Amino acid sequence: MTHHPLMADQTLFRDPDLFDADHLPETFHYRDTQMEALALSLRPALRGGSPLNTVLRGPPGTGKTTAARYIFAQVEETTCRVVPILVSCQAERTAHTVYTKLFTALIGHPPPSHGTSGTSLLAAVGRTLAERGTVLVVGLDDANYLAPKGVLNEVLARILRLHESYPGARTGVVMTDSSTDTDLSRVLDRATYSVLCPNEVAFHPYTAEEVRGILGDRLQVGVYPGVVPPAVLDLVVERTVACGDVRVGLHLLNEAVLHAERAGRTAVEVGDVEAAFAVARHTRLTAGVQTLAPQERAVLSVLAGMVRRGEETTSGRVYEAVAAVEPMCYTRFYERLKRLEALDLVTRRQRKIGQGWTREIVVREGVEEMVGPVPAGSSGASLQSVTGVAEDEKCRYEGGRG
Ligand SMILES: Nc1ncnc2c1ncn2[C@@H]1O[C@H](COP(=O)(O)OP(=O)(O)OP(=O)(O)O)[C@@H](O)[C@H]1O
Repeated sequence: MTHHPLMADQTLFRDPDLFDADHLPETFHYRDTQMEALALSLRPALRGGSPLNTVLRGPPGTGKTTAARYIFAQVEETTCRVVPILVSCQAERTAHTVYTKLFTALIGHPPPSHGTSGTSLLAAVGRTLAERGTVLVVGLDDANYLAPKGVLNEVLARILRLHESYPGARTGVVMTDSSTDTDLSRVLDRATYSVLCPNEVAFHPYTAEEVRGILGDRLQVGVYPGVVPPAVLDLVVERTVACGDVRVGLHLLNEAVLHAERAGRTAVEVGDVEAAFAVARHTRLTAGVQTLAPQERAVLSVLAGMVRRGEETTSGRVYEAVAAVEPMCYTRFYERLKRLEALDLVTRRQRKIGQGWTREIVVREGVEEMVGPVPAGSSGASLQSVTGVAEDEKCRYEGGRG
């Protein structure tokens, strides 16, 4: 391709939608083993039995959601006796909204907007399954988002025990979990865990060759030939592998092509990738920050401020600083912190102090710039006004068992 400046109405994209995060790719390579394991789990449902519950576990951007969407689409094509419903736990964060989603997808219309309890929503789901003789497979995408406050436990317990109140209602779950250290046997109570008894399917980060294959396939259909030269693709692959998330690579390509397009060039240069990388590497973190409730954001802002000032960030210290801005009991603070952790916006690191060890909270690189200063309206209340500190939870967090 010659390097003429682009006319104002020209574009380098054949199909820009291919770079959207929720685009279902035409081909899904490198995950045959995982797809076979998933198919094995769902096979009993195709014969009218209950599916085996399955957890797809691996770091972000390793194809877990895509695998679930592919297998669910195959099930839908194969039989109407099995109804797979995929629920985004980033979007549906309460048990009630999850049940509403199931009700709507199964029954075909939303429930009345007011006054329908979770119990009646599930009753309608259970009755419908029993009457139709269909098997429900609930996909809980990013299930780790429901772990705080016991929501995941409640949802799983009620879905998997539906047959007890509605004999003949068969259900199973496929969960995706990107927090590789979630121990379900601790997050769930013993009874729920024993009903779940999940098969685990591991999704490892893609190798450089696999990333190249995935991005290359997308480029072949998504942009015109020659727009992304091999040396530029090499750089994108290298950056993507370093982040471990294919989504970063797709975003990076999209931004780099747009950057070249805006500069009126017909091919992407290394400089376009460098400029785009500053944005693309934080794709996932930005999405996480956007889903925060104001109170969760406030905790993150306080924490980021402490990091900026080089202050000690053990959970006790952070709690004091947060409570000085917005009085809250430790339990509430702890829940918010767990949610920031579930979103991978913060992590905990062990540090030696004197003879002992302490755990400090670390803000992920790049998150600091995404949150502003502590919100206005600070009450300035002192710690003394805070009541209800749950010492046991504080110890759990400090001790790293939370
Ligand atoms: N094998 C693959 N072939 C083509 N595209 C892929 C493949 N694996 C992942 N992708 C693409 O990468 C992006 C991220 O994939 P996906 O959402 O499935 O990851 P995930 O493991 O579920 O991530 P998260 O844990 O963050 O939800 C999607 O846009 C998807 O299309």
